[in-house]
Parts: sequence; C-alpha cells; structure tokens
Amino acid sequence: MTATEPQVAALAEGRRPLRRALVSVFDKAGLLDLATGLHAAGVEIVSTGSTAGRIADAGVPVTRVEEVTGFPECLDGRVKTLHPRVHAGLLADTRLPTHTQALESLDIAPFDLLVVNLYPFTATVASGASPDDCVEQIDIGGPAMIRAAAKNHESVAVVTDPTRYPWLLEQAQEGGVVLADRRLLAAEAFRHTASYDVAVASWMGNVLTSDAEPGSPFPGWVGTTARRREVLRYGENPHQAAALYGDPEDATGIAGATQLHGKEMSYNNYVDTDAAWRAAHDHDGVCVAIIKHANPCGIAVATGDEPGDDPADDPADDVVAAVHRKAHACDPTSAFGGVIASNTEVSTAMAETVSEIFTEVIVAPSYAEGAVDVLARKKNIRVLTATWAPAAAELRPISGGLLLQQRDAVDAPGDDPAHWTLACGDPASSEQLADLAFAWRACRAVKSNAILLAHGGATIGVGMGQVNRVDAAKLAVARGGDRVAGSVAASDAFFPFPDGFEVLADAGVAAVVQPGGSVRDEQVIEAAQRAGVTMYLTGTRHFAH
Ligand SMILES: NC(=O)c1ncn([C@@H]2O[C@H](COP(=O)(O)O)[C@@H](O)[C@H]2O)c1NC=O
Repeated sequence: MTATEPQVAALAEGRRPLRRALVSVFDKAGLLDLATGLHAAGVEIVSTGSTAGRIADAGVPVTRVEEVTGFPECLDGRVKTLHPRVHAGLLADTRLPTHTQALESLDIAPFDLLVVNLYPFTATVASGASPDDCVEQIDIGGPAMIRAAAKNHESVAVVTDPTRYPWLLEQAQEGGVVLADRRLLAAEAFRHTASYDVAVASWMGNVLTSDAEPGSPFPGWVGTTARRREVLRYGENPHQAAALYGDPEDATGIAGATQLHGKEMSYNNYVDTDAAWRAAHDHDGVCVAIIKHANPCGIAVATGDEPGDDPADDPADDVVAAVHRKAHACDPTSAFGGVIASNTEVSTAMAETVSEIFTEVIVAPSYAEGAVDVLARKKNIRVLTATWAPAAAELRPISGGLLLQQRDAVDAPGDDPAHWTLACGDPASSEQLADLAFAWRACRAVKSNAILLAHGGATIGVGMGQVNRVDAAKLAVARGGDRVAGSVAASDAFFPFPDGFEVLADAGVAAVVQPGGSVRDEQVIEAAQRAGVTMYLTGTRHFAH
C-alpha cells in the first residue's frame, strides 16, 4: 500500500498518524463529536463499557476492549483495561524493531492515541459520600493507561482534557500529532495523574486515617498542586519575574477574584489585597480595611451611629460609606495608593469617595448598581469581587522547607471580651469595651510588634512592624496625634516592660487590652494602676510576622 499525498506531507512534518485509539472516559462531554470525528479521519476506536456503548449507540463503529483482551470487564469495573494486550499496545516503542516484532509475535496492535478522563474522586469526596463510595471512585485502570501512554509519548498521543477534543480532531485531519505536541500532552497527562494522586493521598492520610501525632492536626505528608493562572508583569520589584498559581477552576479567595475594571493585578497588589481582604473579615458587621505594604493604614467597623438609621440623614450617604470615611481618616497620607477591602457591598456613596482618592485596588463581595461605573472614572483602579474562603492552614516557605500552621482566626476564647480579665482600673464603659474589642481584633492584621489605637469603631493610630514595643507605641501615638487622649489601645503581645505601656498612658490612652503573660506583668499592671488606666488581659496573643 502506498502512502497518500496528505500522509506523505504529514510524515514530512513529523506528525505521527493516528490509526488506532483507545477511548475510556468517565465524563462523556464531547464524546460523540470526538468519536465521529476520529472515525471520519480513519481512526479505529477501541473503547470500554459505557463509553463504547455511547459510541455504538451513535452509530460509530467501535471495538469493545473485551474483544481486544479476550477477558470480560469484572469486579464492578475495577478490572477493564488492566491487561497486557492493552498495556503492551500503549507501551510499545514503535521506533524499536524489537518492540514491533514482539507485538507482531503476540498478535497485539499498537495504539497511537489514548483518550481518558478519570473517575470523579474529588467531587465524590466533596459530596460527602461514604468512605466506601469515595474508595470506589479511585480510578486505577485510567491512571495506569495515562502513565503508560505518557511515558511512551514517542509513539502515543494522550489526551486527558475534554477541552482538547476539537484540537485533537484538527490534528487527526492533518495527519497526526507532532512530537512536540505529544510531549506537551504527556506532561499534561502526568500533571493530571499527579494532581489526582495528591487528592487521593491527602484524603487517605487526613480523612480516612491519620498519621498525625497525638493532639496534632498535621499529617506525616502534605501534597499540594497548583497550575499557573497568570504571568504577572513582575514580582515584588521590577527585576523579579513572577506568576500567580492556583486552581484555575477555583473562583474563591483573592487568587480566584474577578476583576471588573482596571489595570492588571501586580504581585504587590495580590499580597496587599489578600491582607486587606483578611483584615476586613476579622470583624462581624460592616468593616472596611485599607492596607498598604501588608499593614493597615485604617480599619473601621459600623457602630450603629452611621448614616442611614435616621430619617434626617442624607439619603445619598450610607453605612459602608461612613465606615470607609472613618477608616480613611485614620491615616489619609498612608491611604494614598492603598488597597481597600470591604466585607460588604460597596455603595455608590462609598464609590464616590473612593474615586477621589488614589487607590490601587478595591475588593468587595459586590457593588451596588452604578458603583463600578463611578469607580471606573479612574482608569487604573483595579476593581475586584471576591469570596471569603480562608484556608484552615497556611504554608510559608523557608530555606530548605516549609512551615505549616493553622490560620490565626480571631475565634479563641481570649478574643471574646466576656473572657477577658480586668487587671486594674475601672471596668470599661460599653463604648470603651466595644472599642477595645474592635482594637483587639484589628491589631491581628498589623505586623508585629503592633500597637493599635482606636476610637468610635475606627483605628486612629497604628504602630506596626517595630522590633520593640516602645517604638510601636510611640509610632501609634504619633500617628494618632490629638485624637489619642481618651482612646483605647490594643497590643498584639504582652508588654515585656512597663515602658511601652507608659508611652500610651503618657499620651492619655484610657484603656488598654493586651494578652498578659510577661514575667513582669505585675510591674506593667502597677504602672497602669498608677496612671489610672484600665487594663484587660486576654490570655491570647496575635503575632503577625
Ligand atoms: N479498572 C480498569 O481497568 C479501568 N480502565 C479504565 N477505567 C476507567 O473507566 C472509565 C470509563 O469507563 P466506562 O467506559 O465504563 O464509562 C474511565 O474513567 C477510565 O479511567 C477503569 N476503571 C477504574 O479503575
């Protein structure tokens, strides 16, 4: 038989012809178009159980895999393709005469194409299915075939993603798949089985059983996989290349945020937006956080005194706009070029104010009608919607390894003022207690050492990232200016000496909340007593490094 003109052209391009395909897919989307197209391109189709049934029902010729193996599918589908006649056909390197001779002597035809997608293990686990049902959805034969074909990409093209079918049919019509594409497909295939195995191994080691040490939530192994979502213009600095990774199908959190307007997100935008989003979700009720370089330059919450409650209020004003104004008033100088996060819908009134301020990013769960148009008056502001989906644990790379810790949620007993200990002074008034509770939650968003001053449900001075608590207190007081007298303060960790506290007392702070637990607590409390300052101890610490 002599080659046709298109076949000669295809061979000259290095295309490997597709003569025989094995198709075994759980997700049948696009299957009939694929089978019809492959058949039209002259490809012989071998297929499993219900995949073969669908193809045959569509009137496309198909060979059932049992006809190839001479062995029935058995054990409820646990054994279908796990047979030397399948795997020899997928693994024979047809460049090698010894392999082709072996196939001939065993009367096995090679496969040029494998199309497989796997049992939906992750979706089954997510559905809350029983352990037996989850185990049943661990695909064994599919990954075995994918790995075999991917290893043998010199001879076989392997497709695991149904979105590739139209492309595959084009290749079939053009005479086959070139080696460069077979290599790409093989890499995709191994990533696919690797991600699948990470999901199975994580479930087996964390849910079905656990090798964590007694009292510890951490398993003996962690696996994580991520795909490139976006190449960023540059990293933290212009000379650093950077990209965003994650699960492109996961629309949660800041990595999965939707951008409604503005320039592309930068590396620093992502870092700051994540910090802002987290800060805005550390509070119940309406909260707006403004972040710069991962530190707050203003956080505020609704206290019930905002516009909207009183009929005399300006109808064009509202709670979230007022909360944003309070947050912005903390440090307008630093808020220039900041990132704003609101844990509630952004109103047009808030959008009007924000549109007057140079802002890098604004993120919220939603925007009132017209609010995005108002924000979009500024060409560059990035406007995002996102969902709040905090991970239970956080990974941080260090040289030579990774640190893993539980997320620092503000839900410890010490985060509830009802569990605080009044160490000295008069019990705080209800307004002061509300401000102390707010300050305590807000200081979790500040890089240590953190001292945060608050009044009226808003930060008024933040001292962050200092290597001693005295300087953090001085910075907070300097930023608070004439608003400090009568305000309240929170310290993210204990005062090791009275000096840091004394900076606050000298500036007129009326009440302080801190974890306590220093060997010099007594001296610190005595200093508070002398100064007539109310001091509460939480017993909980909120370092953020
Ligand atoms: N056990 C086997 O030999 C086997 N071979 C292929 N599969 C899987 O069976 C599914 C297709 O089965 P069906 O054509 O019956 O719908 C595919 O998701 C494929 O990955 C198998 N099933 C699970 O391991």
